[in-house]
Amino acid sequence: MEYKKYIKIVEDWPKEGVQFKDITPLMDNGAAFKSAVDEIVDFAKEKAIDIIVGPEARGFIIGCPVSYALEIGFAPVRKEGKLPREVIKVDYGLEYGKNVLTLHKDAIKPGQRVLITDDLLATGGTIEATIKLVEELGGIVVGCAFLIELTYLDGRSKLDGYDVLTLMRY
Ligand SMILES: O=P(O)(O)OC[C@H]1O[C@H](OP(=O)(O)OP(=O)(O)O)[C@H](O)[C@@H]1O
Ligand SMILES: Nc1ncnc2[nH]cnc12
Repeated sequence: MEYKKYIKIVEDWPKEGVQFKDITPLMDNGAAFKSAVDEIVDFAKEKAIDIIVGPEARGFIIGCPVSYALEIGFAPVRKEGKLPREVIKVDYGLEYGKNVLTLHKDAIKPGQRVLITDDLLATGGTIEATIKLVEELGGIVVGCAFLIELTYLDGRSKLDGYDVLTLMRY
């Protein structure tokens, strides 16, 4: 499917110089959203995945329907101060800021096969931080799936050796 017609580009948001890719029109369209989720489900099916991990907030939008379709669990990576029990943490940078991500210490069991989902790969800061959290708990990252890749920010360079699926590239 040609997904790009469902992505709205917003200039200079949330900061001057950023060309924001808004995925909400794709989410608004049931057929397009289902097709995108189905492509990620197909990618995941070959990998014997135990659990999906996705970073707040848009990683949840993509990861949860995939986990539902595969009948496996979903573990949320959240910004600092949101998860109620013991967490591990990592600092990271992204296209328009800096932050801390956290994951519950018992979210992943050692040896579990993990698919990480997010809406968009930009600088790769968020995915790099998410991979660190999963690997610190002994998880094996067997794939990373995104709707969109911003090739001009070269997030792929942080994903050497990982199996990466992206449905749209800008
Ligand atoms: O590759 P990077 O440079 O790290 O950028 C990509 C990340 O930025 C966005 O999330 P954001 O932190 O804006 O949070 P949100 O999903 O809560 O809007 C997007 O959903 C990715 O997670
Ligand atoms: N340009 C962009 N558009 C949408 N989400 C993003 N996250 C990081 N950079 C982004």
